[in-house]
Amino acid sequence: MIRFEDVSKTYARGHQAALNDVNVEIDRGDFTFLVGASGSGKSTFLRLILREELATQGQVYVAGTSLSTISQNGLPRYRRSIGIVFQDFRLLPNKDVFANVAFAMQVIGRNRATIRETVPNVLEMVGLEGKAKRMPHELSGGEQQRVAIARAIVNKPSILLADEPTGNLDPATSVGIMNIMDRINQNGTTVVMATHDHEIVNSMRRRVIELRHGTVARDERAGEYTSLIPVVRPDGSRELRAADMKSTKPLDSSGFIPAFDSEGDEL
Ligand SMILES: Nc1ncnc2c1ncn2[C@@H]1O[C@H](COP(=O)(O)OP(=O)(O)OP(=O)(O)O)[C@@H](O)[C@H]1O
Repeated sequence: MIRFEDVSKTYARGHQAALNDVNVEIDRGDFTFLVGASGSGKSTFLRLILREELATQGQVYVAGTSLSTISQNGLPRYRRSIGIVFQDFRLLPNKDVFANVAFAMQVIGRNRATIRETVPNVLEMVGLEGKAKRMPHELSGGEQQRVAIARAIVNKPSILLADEPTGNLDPATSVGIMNIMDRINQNGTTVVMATHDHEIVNSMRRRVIELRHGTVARDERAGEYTSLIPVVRPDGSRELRAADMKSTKPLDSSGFIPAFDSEGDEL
């Protein structure tokens, strides 16, 4: 569904690459978390999929099409196949909930009857039934994010991108948002979500791609926020420990021996 082939992205000549030789394939229907320190390239990864930016080197393919071949005229049509949700919601402040969602349908020319029928269904799906007439400032952060999600999916995109969608929300509200994202994914939408939220990544156990300085440092099915590496206990048995243990001395005070060599390969 989404394929990065030898992709590098440098924003300005002489600057360090934001992405550096990334090769990744995301299948249709996958739910993928993008994790990594601030500045590691997560938003850049999403912007390339949205074709807000072009790769400096390599190719990004979405549904078999190289994004570098899409003309300016073809861009709006391409972007219709993608929904996007941001940390800061980005609702239209002077429009009510219904109008915020309806707007996404109006701009692609859907007729009023279809809009009147579709918007209430999508609002119900995100748990906002009865709130159609509220203005954004009359909603909680979690409710505003639900509106943003409704707007992102109302045109049935095949891909949903989310850049820190729970970044402004408390843990309980975040769980509600993730339940919605999960349901959207179960209905067949491919989801790629950049996040710093340990708890969500660890509780959902989906694919985790970790970026470090613009390169893919880890790519795990059913992964955790922090990578786990094998260590050998003093009795010879093995267990998995968080990656910050990688700096563990050959025999540290806890008596654990790292089960990898100096190159980081498992022994
Ligand atoms: N428009 C831009 N112009 C120049 N450099 C940029 C631009 N956008 C991002 N960068 C640089 O590219 C690198 C990757 O940034 P990016 O926003 O992709 O990281 P991120 O992992 O999403 O970070 P965060 O978690 O803080 O959102 C950083 O060094 C950043 O300074």
